[in-house]
Amino acid sequence: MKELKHLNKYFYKYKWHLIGGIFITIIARVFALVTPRYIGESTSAIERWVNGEVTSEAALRSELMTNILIILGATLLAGLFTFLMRQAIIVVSRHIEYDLKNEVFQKYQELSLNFYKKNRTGDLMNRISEDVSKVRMYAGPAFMYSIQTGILFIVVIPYMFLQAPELTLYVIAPLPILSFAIYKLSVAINKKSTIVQQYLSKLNTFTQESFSGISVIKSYGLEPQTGASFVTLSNENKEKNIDLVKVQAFFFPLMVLLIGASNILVIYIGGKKFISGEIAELGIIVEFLLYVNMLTWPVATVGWVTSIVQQAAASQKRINEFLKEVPQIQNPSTTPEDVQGSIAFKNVTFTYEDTNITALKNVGFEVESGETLAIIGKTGSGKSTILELIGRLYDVEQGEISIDGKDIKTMNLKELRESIGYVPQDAFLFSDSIRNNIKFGKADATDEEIITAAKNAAVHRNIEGFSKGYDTVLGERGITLSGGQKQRVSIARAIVHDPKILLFDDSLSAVDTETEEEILNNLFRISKNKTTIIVSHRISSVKNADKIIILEDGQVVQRGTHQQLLNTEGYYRELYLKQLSEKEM
Ligand SMILES: Nc1ncnc2c1ncn2[C@@H]1O[C@H](COP(=O)(O)OP(=O)(O)OP(=O)(O)O)[C@@H](O)[C@H]1O
Repeated sequence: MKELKHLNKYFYKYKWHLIGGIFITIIARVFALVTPRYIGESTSAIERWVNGEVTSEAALRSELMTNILIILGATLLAGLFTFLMRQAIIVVSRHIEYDLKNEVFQKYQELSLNFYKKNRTGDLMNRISEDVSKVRMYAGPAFMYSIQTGILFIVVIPYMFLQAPELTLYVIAPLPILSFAIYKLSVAINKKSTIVQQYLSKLNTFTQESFSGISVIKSYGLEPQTGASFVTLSNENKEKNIDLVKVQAFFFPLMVLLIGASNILVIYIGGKKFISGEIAELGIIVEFLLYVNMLTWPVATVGWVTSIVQQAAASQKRINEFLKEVPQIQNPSTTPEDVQGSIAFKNVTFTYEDTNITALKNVGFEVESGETLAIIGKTGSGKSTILELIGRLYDVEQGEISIDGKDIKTMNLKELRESIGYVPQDAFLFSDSIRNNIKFGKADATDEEIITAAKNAAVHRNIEGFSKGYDTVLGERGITLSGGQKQRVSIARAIVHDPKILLFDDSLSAVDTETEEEILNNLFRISKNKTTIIVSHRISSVKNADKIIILEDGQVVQRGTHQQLLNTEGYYRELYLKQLSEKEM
């Protein structure tokens, strides 16, 4: 339960709304109490008329009319205040839900890449949606019904005791049973709902994957197998839903049964007391019947609320686990950095925590500001790792990476990353327009800057070829770009950012050699005062670099310029000759 303390800061934030809500709830309950009282009195008035105690029909009519108007007025006011109560308390719970979602999302963004490795996307999504919704149930409905029930008990039960103490005891005796039964039932319902949710998310993941991989399914003719798997999953889902419905079906019958039992008790005990003269007026029995009905739902909600609170505590515990996570990569400074861009690796060794693969072993090199370094090597040799370490997506384990002679671990992280334009191996584009995808590199980029960047990335002509040009929407509901087009839009994004350091991770692999040449020439022109690191498998991409290093199994095995490396026996020369012969073929 202590997990829910996390929400206290939000309750404090919205304290005035909540205090107002409690106050309104009291008023709403007080008005709701008027109805049983006046119905009871009206019954007694009719009883007096029937017994001949009152003989004036006009007096009876006027009394009943007055009572009806009072009941009508009080009911309307009770309705109005109940509406305001919901407005106050439920609206606060929506604000808390919004704040909590933002808090969690903010945390997600702060956390380092290793956190995303350790946790599955589904889990991250669930905590920010499902779990936050369950916590909202505690901050909203559970809070509201608890106050409502509390107030009703404080006001109604003493009043009932005053009217007929013994009858009150008999009438409220079954209520704790009702509350306990509803609690047990709610726990069972929640358990079953969680299972239904799990099966539903399995089904959703399967469906989503089938849509994403539809081209593979179709080209391999896998429709029958996929269809059969779907039927199995959806069958399981149906079974779990039926299980849930069976338990849910008990809810209202149980309520009706217990309300009925309480009503019978009022009529039986009340009737006996009326006959024996302990209760003077029939109206009291009618009034009690109404109170019992009025109390039953709030009493049932005690059980319901208890199970909601338990669920919310479990959900908040899961949320807190993430909120307490400390980002592995810390920002040590907030002072502005004047990054010039010279980069040095000194004896850098790095092992990926999750796989325990040592991707870099004792790597050392230097690139001066404005220079171009090319990294070449077999797949899995550690090239991408070098680029990721420069932007501190991970921290080195041994050795040091410095920029302008300063250990990057001591630099302002935000400014370090802002000084880098990184084009990852898998160009990732958002489901948005091409313009906005490029603008992601610079939020306030003008159209002219965007077009220049696209021209330098040799993708402007392609974009103009689309009927909506730069407004063409990409992704699920938009068009799909070719691999090469994606890479070039991604390059344009890095260029428009105009950083001091440009990192290209095999970013030209999907473009033809002619376009590659065009882009490299443009890059050469615009990156005169920038440090550029190009990772590639192609000699054509790296031959003009100031320095080239060859990686093998995480180690630098050769280094030099294109000419120097050609004159040395080794991987570079072999690759050159191989690619040359392929070109000539
Ligand atoms: N995020 C990661 N988590 C765990 N291990 C990783 C991760 N990324 C890479 N590795 C491992 O580290 C080693 C180096 O990978 P890296 O991606 O740096 O190689 P690369 O030279 O860029 O390969 P490629 O040319 O195929 O892109 C590989 O053995 C790889 O399996």
